[in-house]
Amino acid sequence: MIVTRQVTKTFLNGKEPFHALHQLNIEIKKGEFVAIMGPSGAGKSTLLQLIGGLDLPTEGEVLIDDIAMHQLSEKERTLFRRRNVGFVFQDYQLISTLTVEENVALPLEADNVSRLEIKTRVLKLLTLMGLENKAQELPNVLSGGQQQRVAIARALAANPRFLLADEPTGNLDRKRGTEILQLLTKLHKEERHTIIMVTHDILAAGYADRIIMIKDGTVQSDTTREEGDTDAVLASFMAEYKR
Ligand SMILES: Nc1ncnc2c1ncn2[C@@H]1O[C@H](COP(=O)(O)OP(=O)(O)OP(=O)(O)O)[C@@H](O)[C@H]1O
Repeated sequence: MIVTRQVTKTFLNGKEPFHALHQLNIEIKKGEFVAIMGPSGAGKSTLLQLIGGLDLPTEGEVLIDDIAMHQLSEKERTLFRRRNVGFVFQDYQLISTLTVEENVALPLEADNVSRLEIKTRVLKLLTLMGLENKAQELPNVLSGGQQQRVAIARALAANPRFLLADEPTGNLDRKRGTEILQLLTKLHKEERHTIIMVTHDILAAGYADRIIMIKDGTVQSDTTREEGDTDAVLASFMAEYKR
């Protein structure tokens, strides 16, 4: 379970303190597929960075399975992140000089995993992504959607506790974006992965089971599919932030 307790993140803009997040409380259980939405500058990416242990709150705490991120040393936090958090970004962030297989293997290289184990795990993930025949290619010969699937495979390589995705479909056209969302849904439903996705896209958010709206650094609404009407939340988001 991921818990943020009264989390505030303050940046200094010049001399003025600015709260990107302000006393924000959320709880995300294992196995959930959550979309985080909100207007530009609402604090979504900042929240994802705190949840993923990339940064620490100025006040309050982030707990992951009862482990308080601020109580870990920098080194422990790096190790925790590597073993427990899978990150997916809008621009894939693959290493262009490494093959698809080598990119996916990266998170396993630093740990003491045998060559054979790495090879087996990478092939399993590439097969899950429908990319088993692309293992020896360099990323730039793949389509954007395929590159994002490599990035997802890499994010899952170390078998993390959860997957954090920041605008994973932001660079893709509708068709390829939909393929990625269907893949995330499959990972959630069949492989029971916990997924937290930041998105501006109401169609993307519609794939999640729960939608958390953030505005001015706090939670504006938090709706799950079972107990509330996520469609109404998306409709009001569209009405308010139509661009
Ligand atoms: N390192 C930083 N230094 C100063 N201000 C920052 C820093 N990081 C973020 N901010 C500010 O905090 C606010 C929230 O930023 P954040 O990137 O979390 O928003 P967001 O909701 O993800 O926006 P977008 O949808 O545009 O990506 C913004 O006003 C941003 O300018």
